[in-house]
Amino acid sequence: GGYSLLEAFAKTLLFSTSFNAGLLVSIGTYRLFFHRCRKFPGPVGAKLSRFYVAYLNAKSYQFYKELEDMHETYGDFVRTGPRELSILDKDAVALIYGSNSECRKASWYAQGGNDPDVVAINMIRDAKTYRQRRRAWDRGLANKAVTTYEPRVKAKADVFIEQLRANAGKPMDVTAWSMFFGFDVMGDVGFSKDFNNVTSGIEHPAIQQIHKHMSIFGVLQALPWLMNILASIPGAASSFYEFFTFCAEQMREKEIEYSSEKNPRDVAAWLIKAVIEKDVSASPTPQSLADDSRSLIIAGSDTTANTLAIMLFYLTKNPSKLETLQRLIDAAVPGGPSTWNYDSIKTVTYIDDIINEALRLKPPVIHGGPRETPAKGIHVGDVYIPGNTTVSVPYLLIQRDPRWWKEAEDFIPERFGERRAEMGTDDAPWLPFTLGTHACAGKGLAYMILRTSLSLIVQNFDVSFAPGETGETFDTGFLDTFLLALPPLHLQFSPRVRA
Ligand code: HEM
Repeated sequence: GGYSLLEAFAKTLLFSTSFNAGLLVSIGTYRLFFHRCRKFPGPVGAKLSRFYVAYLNAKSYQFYKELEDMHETYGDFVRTGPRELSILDKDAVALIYGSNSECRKASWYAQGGNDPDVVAINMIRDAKTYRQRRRAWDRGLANKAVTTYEPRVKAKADVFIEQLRANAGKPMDVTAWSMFFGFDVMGDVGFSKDFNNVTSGIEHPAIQQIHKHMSIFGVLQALPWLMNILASIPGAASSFYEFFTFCAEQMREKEIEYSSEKNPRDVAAWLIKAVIEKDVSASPTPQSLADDSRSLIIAGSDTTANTLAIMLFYLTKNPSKLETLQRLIDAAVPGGPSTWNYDSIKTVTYIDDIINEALRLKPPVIHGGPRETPAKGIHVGDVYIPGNTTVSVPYLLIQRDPRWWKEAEDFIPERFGERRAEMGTDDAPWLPFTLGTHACAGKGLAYMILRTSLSLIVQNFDVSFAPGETGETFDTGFLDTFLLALPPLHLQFSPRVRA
């Protein structure tokens, strides 16, 4: 147009800025005043963009507290993004997560890509492909398979007990040690390998790395599209590289060893068996199999390890509950630690009550996975949620809601046992493993690991807070990285003196 270079640059800048400003104002105006979710209350920032939630995540890494404030201010239905709602209503639970739910996994699950042939089981959004792939997992985690894992979990717990005995009377960071134990168990049950964390007392470097960088995930999970872009830029996920490589190697080594394995000994072998036999449930590509190995390690270990630490925290804080548990275990196994056996331990239902109450107060998966409503929308009571809206229920908040949970903030395992009717437990929302089609594949294994480890620890030791430890930071300072990230907790273990 005959402009000088500088003039051309200035004009281009002016036009592009005007265009983009106009576009942003138009998008903002639409989201605030015309969007199908406009009637739902929420912070203006959240209505305009999900960057607002990413900012809240980054502020303290405790988004659950921000969300609690939002629900207090705006009510049970809060707009947490242009088309996202957080719903704190008991009726929403089955509608969103139940077996007959018409909602499907939201775009949040496409953060690593939307191709079911390259992602792990938990990220598959297509219902048919998901159901097929899930069958291989269900075989490896079925009751029959879990029974074969029992002696190996006991052996790992014994090593843990030896370490507690060697450090008796000294402060031990139970958050770290439970994590060592959790990873070692998944090394064995998952891959028949020794990850060697409990014996060495040191977290495996690959796992250390994933824990160090979980906070990045905590922030970015608000922006799945950005995660998706980053995942496809070489080097952008380098902080996770060591962990990814470690997991992929475990699976590759298993594949090499597999030919001699007639009856799968571990979960990975079950997954590989499906691949070798070209079963419909097989992980379709080496990439999806490597991703499955990550799910196996993280989903199986972080969750159980955290639950073990949480149970020990609540039992230390409530010594009368610890005494009850010890008394019941002593009665079930009168011969003492040398006669410990899982069949007797399973009869102590109080252990399950403790597990369930710990999972209620601090669910390892803090928020329900995001789901997308069907095109016709759904009704939660009288409230109409429009179609293609991303909805989720915050597990931590709904499981502590005093409208459904009596003495909601207190640790009362009996509400899952003898006080069940009185406390109204059956009508209260409790879904730490989520519900329906996408419910946790490893629930049975989780209970076995937790029953075994907790019963052995309290059968052998009395537990108390270490000097200077109050448990306060552990109780209120945990972080939200979708999975719960616990602060250190220093406890002391003293060998029990048996009469
Ligand atoms: C206390 C322990 C555990 C808790 C609270 C727990 C909780 C959950 C939750 C809430 C989900 C659904 C996540 C979502 O909505 O995206 C899930 C999925 C899953 N969990 Fe667990 N889990 C536990 C232990 C385990 C164990 C021991 C394993 C064994 C490998 C395991 C394997 C899985 C797998 C494979 C999935 C993905 C299932 C799918 O999408 O089909 N979990 N778990």
